[in-house]
Amino acid sequence: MLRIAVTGSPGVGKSTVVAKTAEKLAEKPGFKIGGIRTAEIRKEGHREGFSIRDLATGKTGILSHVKGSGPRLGKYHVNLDDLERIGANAVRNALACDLVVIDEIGPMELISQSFVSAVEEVLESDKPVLAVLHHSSRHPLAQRFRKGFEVLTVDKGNRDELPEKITNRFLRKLG
Ligand SMILES: Nc1ncnc2c1ncn2[C@@H]1O[C@H](COP(=O)(O)OP(=O)(O)OP(=O)(O)O)[C@@H](O)[C@H]1O
Repeated sequence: MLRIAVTGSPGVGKSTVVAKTAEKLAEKPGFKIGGIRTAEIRKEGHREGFSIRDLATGKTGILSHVKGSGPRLGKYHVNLDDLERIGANAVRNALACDLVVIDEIGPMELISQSFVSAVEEVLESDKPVLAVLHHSSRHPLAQRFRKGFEVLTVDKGNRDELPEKITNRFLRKLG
């Protein structure tokens, strides 16, 4: 069972590697990708928060925002409603897909016990996983990712070639 986690410095291109890999794998007929993707919400050049998207359905919500009422992490309030309604659900439903993509396992996602349980279910399954691992997380779940996964560090020298390399690894494994 192939499980790959990409890590690396902030902004180096981890999400891009995962997104390009998922795009390439999605070209394979019948290949279903589930899981989540997070992205910045920017307004007038400033980051106001993060969105969260279900990769299988396209459903998108707000993971965190400077304006909000949920638990605070730095200047952002984590939106537990969308994290659970969209995020945890997407991860659970990904159990029916060929590949589970989790971008990313970071401190915001780890605030929700429901999200953590969904990820644990995936870890206990036999599903292939491609994840982005926040470089600094000391949460036990993040530790499990370091143990059970092949961890690849993205840098400027390898970020252009990694998507193809990772795609080929999954294709070889999944036939
Ligand atoms: N291979 C690449 N070549 C040129 N620019 C890139 C490449 N990969 C990513 N970038 C640019 O770098 C920026 C950060 O990319 P990305 O969001 O993938 O990084 P990240 O490591 O996931 O960031 P974070 O640490 O915030 O999660 C983006 O603006 C993206 O367009």
